[in-house]
Amino acid sequence: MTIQWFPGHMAKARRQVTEKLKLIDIVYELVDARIPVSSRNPMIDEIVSNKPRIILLNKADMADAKVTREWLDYFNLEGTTTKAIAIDSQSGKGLQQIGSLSKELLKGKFDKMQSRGIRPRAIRALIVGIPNVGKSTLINRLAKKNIAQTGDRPGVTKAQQWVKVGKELELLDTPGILWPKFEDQDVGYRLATTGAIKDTIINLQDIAVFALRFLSEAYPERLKDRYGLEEIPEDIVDLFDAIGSRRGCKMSGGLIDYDKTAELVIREIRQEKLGKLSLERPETLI
Ligand SMILES: Nc1nc2c(ncn2[C@@H]2O[C@H](COP(=O)(O)OP(=O)(O)OP(=O)(O)O)[C@@H](O)[C@H]2O)c(=O)[nH]1
Repeated sequence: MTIQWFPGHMAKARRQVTEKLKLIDIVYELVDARIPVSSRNPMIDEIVSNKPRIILLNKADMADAKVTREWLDYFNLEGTTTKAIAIDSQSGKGLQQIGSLSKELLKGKFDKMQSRGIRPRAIRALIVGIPNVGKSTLINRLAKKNIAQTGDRPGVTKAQQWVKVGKELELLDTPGILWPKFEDQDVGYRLATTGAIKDTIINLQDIAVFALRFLSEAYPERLKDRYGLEEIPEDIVDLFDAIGSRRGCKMSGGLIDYDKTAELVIREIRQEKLGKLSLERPETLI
């Protein structure tokens, strides 16, 4: 499997985000709660190092709640201006924490501005994240009916539009797109399993092999329950055979259709038929 990481992509994304950083007080880094590390841009720490940041573990409704709590502990280290919260942008769950946490992180800066006689203004934020992580859903959810363009900022050559969220928060309406980096094969597979990258990029059978091996280790009972298996065969081909045969994924002549089996498994994972899954946990990083 070769997935090319194009340096040109990275350089462009980096330039665009760096440009926008000048306009804002805080960064909301959106990641997928099921794969909080694989869905991050590995250079993000360096790119936004000088801004307070909230890591938003989005799609938490699809992740394993216990593992999400582990991630929150992992990211929420004392004494830093990077914090994390779990949200579900589709339903709006958890979003109310964003404003209050932003205020907390920016209290020092805004107090200072006030003491210098600068009029209080709304907090300005930029949402960054890899494609498909939920940036538009979050902006729409936060803006509700309050979508309003507040006009250009002086000194900014290119018109930047702002989306109002209540009186105290403004979002830059063009989120920063930071591509994931998947030189590491497993990162690519995790992104593919959750549907974050197009199915045409990695062979579906390869994704299913990865996903089934992962499930066998991390969620064996769910795998057994879903496909009516007494035991999980060690050999991956035997596992495909068992699932394919149970679910009627066969070619004419009765042989197991591995493409169909792979497609079924991946679809069912994405549809949460195997429950809420987290594909990586903090301890596996160490
Ligand atoms: N279950 C669930 N689905 C979500 C959530 N947030 C977003 N989605 C879904 O994820 C998909 C991608 O969301 P978008 O908002 O289009 O993602 P984006 O980051 O703007 O994507 P690009 O425009 O490709 O950069 C959509 O199908 C959303 O409905 C969430 O919190 N939970």
